[in-house]
Amino acid sequence: MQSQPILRLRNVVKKFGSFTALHGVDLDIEEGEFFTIVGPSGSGKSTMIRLLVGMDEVTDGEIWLRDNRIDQTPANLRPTCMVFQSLALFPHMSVGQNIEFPLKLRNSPPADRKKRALELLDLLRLPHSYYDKRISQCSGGEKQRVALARALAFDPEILFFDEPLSALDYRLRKTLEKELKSLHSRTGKTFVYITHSLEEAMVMSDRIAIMKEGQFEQISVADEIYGRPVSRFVAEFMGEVNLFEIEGTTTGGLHGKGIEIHVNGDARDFGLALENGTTGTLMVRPEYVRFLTSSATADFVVRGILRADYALGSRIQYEVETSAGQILTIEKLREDRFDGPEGSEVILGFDTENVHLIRGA
Ligand SMILES: Nc1ncnc2c1ncn2[C@@H]1O[C@H](COP(=O)(O)OP(=O)(O)OP(=O)(O)O)[C@@H](O)[C@H]1O
Repeated sequence: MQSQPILRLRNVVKKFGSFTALHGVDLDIEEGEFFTIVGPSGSGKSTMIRLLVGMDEVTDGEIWLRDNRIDQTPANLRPTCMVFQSLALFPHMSVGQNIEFPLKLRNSPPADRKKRALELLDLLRLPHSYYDKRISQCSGGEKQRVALARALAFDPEILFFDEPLSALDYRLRKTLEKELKSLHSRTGKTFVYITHSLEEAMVMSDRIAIMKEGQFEQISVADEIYGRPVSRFVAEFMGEVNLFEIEGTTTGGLHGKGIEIHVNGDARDFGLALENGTTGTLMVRPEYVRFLTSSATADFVVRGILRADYALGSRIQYEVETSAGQILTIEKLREDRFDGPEGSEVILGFDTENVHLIRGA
């Protein structure tokens, strides 16, 4: 990755009448990066991507592609390309004609066009025999690959993706996620991707931006967002999580309802300090919670009743109601499964290295 960003947004605002959809967004995307924007419905993802590709105009702020300001440049003059969810392929044309379409627009000679189309079929791992196949004869996954090949035929500076896999079934989506990741590394292009799906974002992206109400709540690598979310919103958005409201005590320790805290020494030694009387949210992901036998110890202990278990394939998920009435989620690999029946009294434990403190949330 190079140091100068390929794409820069400065204080980008988008209003629809009196409603503000984007509230002064700043963003740098690096050359060659796979950057994903995730957020709930209505958070502003599509609005953002429409501004980036030039389908809509900013109300205020600047968008830069390297050294060129592009926010006033019409979509057809921007050296970027978008892959739509709906694909927008020409159904009556062949696969080859679809892929060659951008090259035809540029008046490239027929032999060159065909050569490039066949290279792109190779890149997308489609057989050369598909060149003459009708789009209507292709499966959903094949159409998706043709759409990608056509997008790459534009040779864009950046490829934008607006939920391209959301209409596909689970297996195909999983396959294409991996193919997109591999395509990204083979082409070296900058990919900007939007999705509802956290899993999709985690599998493919170099960095993820979490969007909430027209602003970025956190932008970081997947591990950081998963393990060290800046807010309760990000913690809850990034998968199953257990959260405990806690507060700092006069002795530098921590106190919380329904949770026994046995952090040896000062909580400050573990980066868990809260000023006396201030509150925070202690987070532990379900895979880090252990079922304890009565003699075992842990830095944090919670007592409760096993309410339910669900088989998730390789893992089992448990729901435990704590003495404070909170429902916790625990996940164990099958070989580490807890064997008691529903209604069993259980003791749960987890340790300082697996918790994260969200301050002021
Ligand atoms: N043309 C428009 N006129 C008025 N309001 C709009 C317009 N386009 C979007 N909005 C509003 O802006 C907000 C952001 O919409 P946007 O489509 O960007 O969200 P999103 O995160 O892409 O949602 P989804 O995941 O459901 O596609 C929403 O509240 C939406 O109602």
